[in-house]
Amino acid sequence: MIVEVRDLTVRYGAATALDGVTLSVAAGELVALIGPNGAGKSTLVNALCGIRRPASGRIDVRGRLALVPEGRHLFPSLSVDDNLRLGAWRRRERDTAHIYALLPELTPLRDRPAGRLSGGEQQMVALGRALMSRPDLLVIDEMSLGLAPKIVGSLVAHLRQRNAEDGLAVLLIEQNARLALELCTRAYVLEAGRVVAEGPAAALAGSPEIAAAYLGLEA
Ligand SMILES: Nc1ncnc2c1ncn2[C@@H]1O[C@H](COP(=O)(O)OP(=O)(O)OP(=O)(O)O)[C@@H](O)[C@H]1O
Repeated sequence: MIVEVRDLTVRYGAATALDGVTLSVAAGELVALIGPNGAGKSTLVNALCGIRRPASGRIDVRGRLALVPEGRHLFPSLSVDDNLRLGAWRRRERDTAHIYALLPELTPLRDRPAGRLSGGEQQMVALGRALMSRPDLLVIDEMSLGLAPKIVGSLVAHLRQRNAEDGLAVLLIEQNARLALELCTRAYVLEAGRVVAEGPAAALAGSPEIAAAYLGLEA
């Protein structure tokens, strides 16, 4: 396992945001985490990244984890190339050439300020920045939010390719359950801080309750 979360409880004061959550991601696995607003998805991301301390439970991370955060958080006045470099400042990696090889769409944009790019282009930069640290696992928070289907399609194609060629594992946190269940092989459904369903993505997509709640289909 790259990430193993066991019985994780996170509180904000008296409010319990995560209540005994257990989940894992194995090497090379594509795992989705879906759930409505307020379910605790961002809290889980923050706990995984060490930003939020658990009240109880365990988080074991074996391997390198990189985050593609919700809202992208690029430096708007810095160039694409400088934003990429910030993805590996800890490793002092200066060479961005491998990212342009992986994401050729970024090549013509390399000297442009990130703030001048479209939302889709910015998301591609955020993906490239995360790949700079040569992670074993990408945690991707709300990648598709507000983006056109075409750009979401190319982001997904890149993730599939990295998974197939490099064994990159992904934990995809998505409001767009249809997208998440299509890309991933396994999924967890989080509601009100608890895992209420888990299993193969195809089985969850085929469940009438999940389809009704998350895919907009009749139960
Ligand atoms: N800083 C905070 N202080 C108090 N309560 C918080 C804080 N952040 C989140 N919460 C509460 O914790 C619960 C989980 O919130 P969280 O943001 O993790 O959910 P989410 O699934 O990521 O939702 P969204 O999709 O809207 O971001 C919610 O009830 C929320 O109101």
